[in-house]
Amino acid sequence: MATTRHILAIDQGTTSSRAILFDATLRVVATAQREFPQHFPASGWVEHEPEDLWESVLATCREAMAKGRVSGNEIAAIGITNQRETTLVWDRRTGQAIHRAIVWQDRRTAAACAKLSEAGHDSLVSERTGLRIDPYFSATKIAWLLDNVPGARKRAEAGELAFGTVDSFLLWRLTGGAVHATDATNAARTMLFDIRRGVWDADLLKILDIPASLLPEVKDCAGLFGRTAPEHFGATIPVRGMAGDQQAATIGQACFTPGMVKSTYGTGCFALLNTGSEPVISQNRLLSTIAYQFGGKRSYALEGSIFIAGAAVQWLRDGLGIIEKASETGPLAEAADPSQAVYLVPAFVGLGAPHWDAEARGAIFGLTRNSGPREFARAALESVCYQTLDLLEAMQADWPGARQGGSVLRVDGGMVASDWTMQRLADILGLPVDRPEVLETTALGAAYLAGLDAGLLPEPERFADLWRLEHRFMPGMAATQRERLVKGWRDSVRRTLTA
Ligand SMILES: Nc1ncnc2c1ncn2[C@@H]1O[C@H](COP(=O)(O)OP(=O)(O)O)[C@@H](O)[C@H]1O
Ligand SMILES: O=P(O)(O)OC[C@H](O)CO
Repeated sequence: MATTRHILAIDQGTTSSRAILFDATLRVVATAQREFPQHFPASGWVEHEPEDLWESVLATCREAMAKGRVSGNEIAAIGITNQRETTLVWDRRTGQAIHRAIVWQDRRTAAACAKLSEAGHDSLVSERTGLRIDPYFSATKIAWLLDNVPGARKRAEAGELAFGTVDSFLLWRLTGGAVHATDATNAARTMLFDIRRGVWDADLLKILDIPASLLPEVKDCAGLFGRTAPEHFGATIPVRGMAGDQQAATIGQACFTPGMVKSTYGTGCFALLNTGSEPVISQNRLLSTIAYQFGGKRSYALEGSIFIAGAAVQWLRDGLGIIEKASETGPLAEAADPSQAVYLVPAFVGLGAPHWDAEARGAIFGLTRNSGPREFARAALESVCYQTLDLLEAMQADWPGARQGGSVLRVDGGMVASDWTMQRLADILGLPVDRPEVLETTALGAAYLAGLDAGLLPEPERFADLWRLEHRFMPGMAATQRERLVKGWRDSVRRTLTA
């Protein structure tokens, strides 16, 4: 007899799409993953082909269902989680995007952002959205599309076009164009959303000249978003959960208590500290954002966003060709010459928190005639550890609660497979680093949201009891060595910054 007690999580990330099928106890039944091409049409520009996003999602969902021998009518709910900020605009009639997706890493709107700052809008943006004016967020990407795709502005004003982050675009496609919605966490990343009142901000829309008719409806993270058109999975499945990937990871890591912090190491690295029911406006160049919204009630987080983490490992593989697989970096780093102080500042697309230097570009310091692939690998992995330290220090300076709850760091994402990196992270931070049993934390968070709304899973407090530790990495480095290494990193960053 068919049961409908499975949950399908869609995790649409920057470099790949994943579908993970869970049973009703959140045990993984089957997974599928597909990478898709990255497009770099100009220096600092990053684009995705919208059909690649859609087709890879559809294919991975079908593959996971086939592997798990689960049919559409055995799936109780779908949860969607996604790379955030990445911006799509599509035609409401055909569902076709008017341009490639402009990816969160894309810096093409740096000059537009500088103009907004010069016009004196910094404090308005920070007070309303919790963000800072930066090309990272969707707002200036939308404006760029309206100004640069022929006819787009006219069509937008006529109500013919829809904007969405990737979650919205997928929901539109999954529901056969029936639903144009997003959730509060994704909306919070657009630089157009008032995170206190939970509404699109009319003043910001006016400043950026973005018609409100483009925007999706904003919902809770757990709730009925819509139902899939039957042609996709042979059944109409309700979509009941949605959150940006870093917020989904925060949920999957069960960081529901103020003071708890998680850091996810994928293409970039994102640390989120739960600050409870009030947003904390950072004095140390962090972001304030919505962590989750249930029953119309928002919880907030301080976020540190690093643009390049695993992407530095990809650069070693695809750019320099010194490794074939990401997993080779740990053993190479282990064998690196301890007497060489080689630092990589991976500002390939500028630097994010806490520096926010859109014009900076990557640099390597401390090379000698003996430097080679081992030292490059160590420098790439260590750059992720140093950047995390910079974020956690900023969090502690911003919010006293960070010092109490933040005595341990929960980690997840593709890079945490590297034991060497996790040990180095604990050493550099001087903090224990906890790696959970389930590393697909992002998908787990999305599945939890969908399962919660479907009535299959318990309230957050009880879900938090199910979190399981796989390994705790304890700090072991001598303080003098740590201080020397951190000083070298800070000198390197100083020499890389443009202002
Ligand atoms: N063993 C490893 N050591 C170091 N880096 C790794 C390892 N395994 C994966 N990575 C890196 O992790 C990233 C993939 O993580 P993932 O969470 O899948 O990213 P995303 O969701 O951003 O696509 C890649 O950039 C890859 O280079
Ligand atoms: O695709 P990821 O996992 O690197 O996450 C991307 C972030 O959501 C960008 O803000």
